[in-house]
Amino acid sequence: MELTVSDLTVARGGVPVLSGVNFSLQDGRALVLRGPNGAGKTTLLRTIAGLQPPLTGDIQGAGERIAYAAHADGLKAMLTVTENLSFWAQVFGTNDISSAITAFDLDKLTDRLAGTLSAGQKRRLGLARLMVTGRPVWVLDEPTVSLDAASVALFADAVRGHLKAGGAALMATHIDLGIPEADVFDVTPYRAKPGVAAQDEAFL
Ligand SMILES: Nc1ncnc2c1ncn2[C@@H]1O[C@H](COP(=O)(O)OP(=O)(O)OP(=O)(O)O)[C@@H](O)[C@H]1O
Repeated sequence: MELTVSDLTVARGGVPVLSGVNFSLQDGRALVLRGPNGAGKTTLLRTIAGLQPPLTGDIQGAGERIAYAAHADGLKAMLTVTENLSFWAQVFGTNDISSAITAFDLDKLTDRLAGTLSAGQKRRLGLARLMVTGRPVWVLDEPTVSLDAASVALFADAVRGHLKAGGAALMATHIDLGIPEADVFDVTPYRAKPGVAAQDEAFL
């Protein structure tokens, strides 16, 4: 199965941000979204993840197949690393958290409260959560922010393992993810032209 986006228009605050977006992402492949700040990458990812409806167009192969990791890591500060991952394993009906702990080098931090982790450690835990979901399509917004070089390499390995296992990854980033085999989709040409309504708003 592949993720297919057809003639999609996505909006923030009711104003179209990107329109006419078409692409597909095959199982086993990674696709990197590029474009300047404010271009609409986050809005596109949130729409594909089902957190907001598209204005127009169609998304196939998303829904329950998607695990989404946003800017905010979505961790429970008062639970330990192990408890956070066990919580997500329960939510998604999976039971292996040990490979995620090892993949993101969290072995020495398992008993620490998530709230006490450093920014990069929190990010590693947020990414480890993806492995625990067991979902095939990872949708990632700036996944390597706060990560040092060693952790970026761990992330790239985790994505490669996921692709090898038949998964897919859709990622927005400004920085190199260490995954040169990923395809690139630049959203810049799809920036929506402001319509009459939007222009009126702008002049208020
Ligand atoms: N509530 C809102 N109402 C109107 N416009 C908004 C609202 N929230 C965000 N925007 C605008 O929507 C546009 C798209 O934002 P989005 O976060 O999708 O961009 P991005 O490509 O992810 O940017 P970055 O690279 O900076 O993360 C931006 O111009 C932003 O200012």
